[in-house]
Amino acid sequence: MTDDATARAAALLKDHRDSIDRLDAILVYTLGERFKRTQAVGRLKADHDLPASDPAREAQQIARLEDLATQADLDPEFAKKFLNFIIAEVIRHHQKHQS
Ligand SMILES: C=C(O[C@@H]1C=C(C(=O)O)C=C[C@H]1O)C(=O)O
Repeated sequence: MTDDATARAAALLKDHRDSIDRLDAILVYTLGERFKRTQAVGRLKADHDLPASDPAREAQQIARLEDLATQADLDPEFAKKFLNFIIAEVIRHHQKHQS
């Protein structure tokens, strides 16, 4: 490869990585905001003796996210695993509020 092609590849790689870093920041801030909301839900549930988990709501969210993922060219199985992972953590937080 020529020096020129190598320099162009390096510039392109940097551009992709800068974008990835910005997207990672969006993900982290988005998750932070989501957990703030779910913590509030957890306190509400503990105050009113409501169960930590709501499987019917979760099933709706998973179905919705699988649809969104397909539209967004994201593997729906991955989207489902990702949401289940987050929800499991939320339920763990809710259980802490209740103990
Ligand atoms: C946040 C809630 O609690 C749990 C966590 C959920 C979530 O992280 O989206 C969804 C359903 C519940 O199992 C809720 O009931 O809305």
